[in-house]
Amino acid sequence: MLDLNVFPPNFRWGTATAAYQIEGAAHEDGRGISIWDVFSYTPGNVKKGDSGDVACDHYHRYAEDFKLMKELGMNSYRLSISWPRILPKGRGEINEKGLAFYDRLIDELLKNGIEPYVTLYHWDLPQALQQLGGWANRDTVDAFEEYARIVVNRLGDRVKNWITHNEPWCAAFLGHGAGVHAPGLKDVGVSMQVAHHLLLSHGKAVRVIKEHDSSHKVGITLILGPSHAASDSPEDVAAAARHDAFLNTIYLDPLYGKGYPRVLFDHIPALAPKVQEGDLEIIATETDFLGVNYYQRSIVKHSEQLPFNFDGVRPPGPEFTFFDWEVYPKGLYEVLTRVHQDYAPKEIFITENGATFEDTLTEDGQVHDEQRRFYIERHLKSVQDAISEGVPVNGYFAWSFLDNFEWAEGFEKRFGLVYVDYATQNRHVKDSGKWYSKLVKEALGAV
Ligand SMILES: N=[N+]=NCCCCNC(=O)[C@@H]1[C@H]2[C@H](O)[C@@H](O)[C@H](O)[C@@H](CO)[C@@H]12
Repeated sequence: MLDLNVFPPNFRWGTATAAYQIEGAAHEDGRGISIWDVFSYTPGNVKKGDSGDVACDHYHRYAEDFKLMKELGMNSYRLSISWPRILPKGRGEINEKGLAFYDRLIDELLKNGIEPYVTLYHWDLPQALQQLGGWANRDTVDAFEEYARIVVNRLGDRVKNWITHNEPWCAAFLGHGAGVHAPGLKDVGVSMQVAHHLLLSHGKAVRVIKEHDSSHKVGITLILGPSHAASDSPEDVAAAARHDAFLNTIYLDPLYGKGYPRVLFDHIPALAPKVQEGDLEIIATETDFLGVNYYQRSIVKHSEQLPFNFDGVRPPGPEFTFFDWEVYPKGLYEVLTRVHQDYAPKEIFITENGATFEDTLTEDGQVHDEQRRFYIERHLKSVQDAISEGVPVNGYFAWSFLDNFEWAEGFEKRFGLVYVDYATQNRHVKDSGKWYSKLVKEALGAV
């Protein structure tokens, strides 16, 4: 199925994680409280009352984790920095122990010959900033710019690849519209203003990074997926167009200088974000790559449901993950060709792709996860097909290296190529991880 010669010789093969999901040590070495600590500690928000207090204990086990990563043959790794570890109050006093931790982390990665791709924000806003309004408060844009400058100045001699934000759609809508992620607000209008502030802070951070060293590569990671109309009725087609704007072009359009999609905001004018003079120009600051996270497509029909007048329709499957997400590899091809055609990023990285299935650790420490292996193989085939058509995809980061804290699902949902036995913190490479390792070694050996 896969022809590794199609992938460019300098292709980045790796995995992705996020600080709050794997580090643990939530109250160690001066780390401040994040909105996800508060959200997790609030009863009812996270399954089984789980939190990131310990997670994979990566804060203490990163050396063994990177040794394993090297043994598996990967040449890249996407991680995120915990803002509250660096600035416990979000701004002002810097926590040297937090910076020292990431010094050690990056040094250990480089010692193992693994290229770091660093995400500045993967949802763990310092709670002190939330108490001042969080991302709904435009001041947080300046706080993020200050945070970015501190991190880039400290790590920028060793980190050359930066991702400003992870999935602003989740941070904005799941966190402020649906209320199912931190900080747990349910106000669609606020979520749209948050989306604007996240994008604005992205543009500011791009400029900080380029001022530090113009040779550094910087981009943003978006969750993207096709929005298919449930029927060819004009109502359903229009609903799917609104959903495409709601999930995809609300971010893609302003990032690539097209402003906000009218198909959405003509429908909900009262919910449009307040945009100040110059904001759109900052948001559209040139970047070096687009990070694409892909998991599934959406099927959309017209609905009387406000404010968007669209609703989801259960996809036909027949395959679904443990999250009940349809397995639809073709959607990644559709996303990549559409992004290439409509926005033409210089480079694209698949910064997340993976699946959760019910994993069982056998007596002899094995996890036979053929479903996950087959999922990844088919999605890599979609990447291969896009590359064959000239789409400049230069890396694939499987989500995730380790099983980890899966937000509101807690530890029940496992995405790792490596199984984590949380009772012992022992790591066990799953069959999918062994397969991916063999593939990566062949691809890199094939260089
Ligand atoms: N319509 N619609 N679709 C979007 C629905 C959101 C899908 N979830 C994600 O993208 C999150 C992303 C996150 O970066 C990571 O931190 C999470 O662990 C993974 C797995 O959940 C994925």
